[in-house]
Amino acid sequence: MKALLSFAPFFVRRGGAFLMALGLAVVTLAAGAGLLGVSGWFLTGAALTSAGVAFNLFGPSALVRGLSFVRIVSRYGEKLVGHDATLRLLADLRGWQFRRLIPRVPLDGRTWRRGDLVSRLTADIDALDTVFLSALGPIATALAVGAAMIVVLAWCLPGAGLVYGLGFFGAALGLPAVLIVAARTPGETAMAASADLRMAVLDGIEGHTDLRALGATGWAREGFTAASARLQRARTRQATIGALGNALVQALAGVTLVGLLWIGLEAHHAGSLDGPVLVGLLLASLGSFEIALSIVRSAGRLGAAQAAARRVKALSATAPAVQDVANPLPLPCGNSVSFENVCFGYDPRRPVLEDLSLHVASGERIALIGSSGSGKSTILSLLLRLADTKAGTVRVAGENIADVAQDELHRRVALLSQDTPVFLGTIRDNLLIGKPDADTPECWRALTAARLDAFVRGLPEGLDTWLGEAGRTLSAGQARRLCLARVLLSSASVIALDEPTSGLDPETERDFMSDLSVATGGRTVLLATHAGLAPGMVDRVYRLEAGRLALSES
Ligand SMILES: Nc1ncnc2c1ncn2[C@@H]1O[C@H](COP(=O)(O)OP(=O)(O)OP(=O)(O)O)[C@@H](O)[C@H]1O
Repeated sequence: MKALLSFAPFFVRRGGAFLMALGLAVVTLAAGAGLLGVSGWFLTGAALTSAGVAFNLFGPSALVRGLSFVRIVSRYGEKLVGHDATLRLLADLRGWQFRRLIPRVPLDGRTWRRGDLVSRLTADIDALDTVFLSALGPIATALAVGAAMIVVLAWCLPGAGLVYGLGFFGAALGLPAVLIVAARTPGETAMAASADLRMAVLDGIEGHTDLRALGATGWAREGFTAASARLQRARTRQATIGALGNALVQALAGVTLVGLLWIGLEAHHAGSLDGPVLVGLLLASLGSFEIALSIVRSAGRLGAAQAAARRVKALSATAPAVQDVANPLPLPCGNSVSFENVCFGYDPRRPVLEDLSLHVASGERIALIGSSGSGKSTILSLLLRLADTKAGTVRVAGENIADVAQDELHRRVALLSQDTPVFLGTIRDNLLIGKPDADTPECWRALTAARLDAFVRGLPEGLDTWLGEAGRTLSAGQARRLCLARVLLSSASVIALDEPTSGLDPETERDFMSDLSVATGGRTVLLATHAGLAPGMVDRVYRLEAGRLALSES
């Protein structure tokens, strides 16, 4: 419940719409109960008229029509306003979650998986719609209508208010409270199994080709089937709890009705209550139990909503890998880069960089070489402040990057990482991510520098060619060059390139390397590479070994 309560400010922000939906729900339920009551009173009165008792038919018949019209209109309004407010609430939550996520990226890869993140941003937030639509709204409606019914019954039929109150609130509040506790575990299992299922599907789709080539589709299918079976079992338990709750509400309604009938008949025999009024009161009481049914139906899903709230909260509560200082300093002019006695390791027991120092003057190009896993990419990530050093300082233009706002640092330093993605959109869309106001000639210049211009010119729609999801219509090398063009287009004056030529054929790789100085146009460049470097391509080459850099001859 605590996790759900933490989202209360979002409900308060949409409070006006929720209150209106609540008011309309109360009117709908009151009109429904009133309709049944008046109909019972009317039909009984009409039957007694034919038995010779005087009864005014016109008033009740007009009331029946009026109430049924009110019920239709208020139900429509309630659904419209309630769903609209809920959808807006979910959109607010999603936007908030996304904004909280950005500074937390990259998340610790061992704890968070992509499918799980997608589940938390979609299915988990969707599950919170139950909270108002099926729980808070109906419970508040039940409180209002139940209290009104108790007053009416107590006034017309002493003793009946207590019987009705016990039966109605037992069905609308007591029973759901028990069901919520019973449904907690299956709700949690359902949310977790649904996230596992999503991960299994995403893994299966992404690795489809390799799984088929390795003959491992059976392994993927087993994972999917196991998650699916777990989800089905949890859903069945949720449905069973819901069905049991339904049956218990009907039983409580029946028992309450018998109690009211008992008290009512005694009053009727004593001559203190008319027959038509008694029937009307009985049917109105029965009609009010409709809301208890809808509360009980949602009680099974409230366990899932609680689990979803906890999952959403856990993601947003993760500590960001790095945080801006309270009063960031401006980044001075200049493009020099320095690492001063830097120590870093992802795991405290396994240092990657040890007392590493490096100075690159403004406009210099240096290359970092070293065996796979030696820490070249790590140096570039520290330059972008994707993680903080354990000791030592990284400076850009002489300023400690830990004292500078990350946004400002990222405008000055651009990175082409090993897994830079191609985004859904056109070639132009992908380029403009690097520089949103770039014009067409600038886009072409960046493509030329990345040696992708000839390919794009050959496409019928040129820069406006649609690339599909993750650039599926491009070869790996073309996708890499497009990402490179995006970085070259950016106005960053320090560029970190991590294996920029991976995916390129040897000839294109040689051409790219020899064009590096032109392509990067006098900017400061840190290049991590395994590719061969011709003399003069970079100002210096450093070899990374055992966490330290040494000037290399090659
Ligand atoms: N996110 C991470 N979490 C934990 N360990 C990591 C993470 N990223 C890298 N490492 C570890 O840090 C070490 C350095 O990795 P890094 O990617 O910097 O090496 P690299 O020299 O760039 O390798 P390559 O040439 O293969 O790209 C490796 O031992 C790697 O296993």
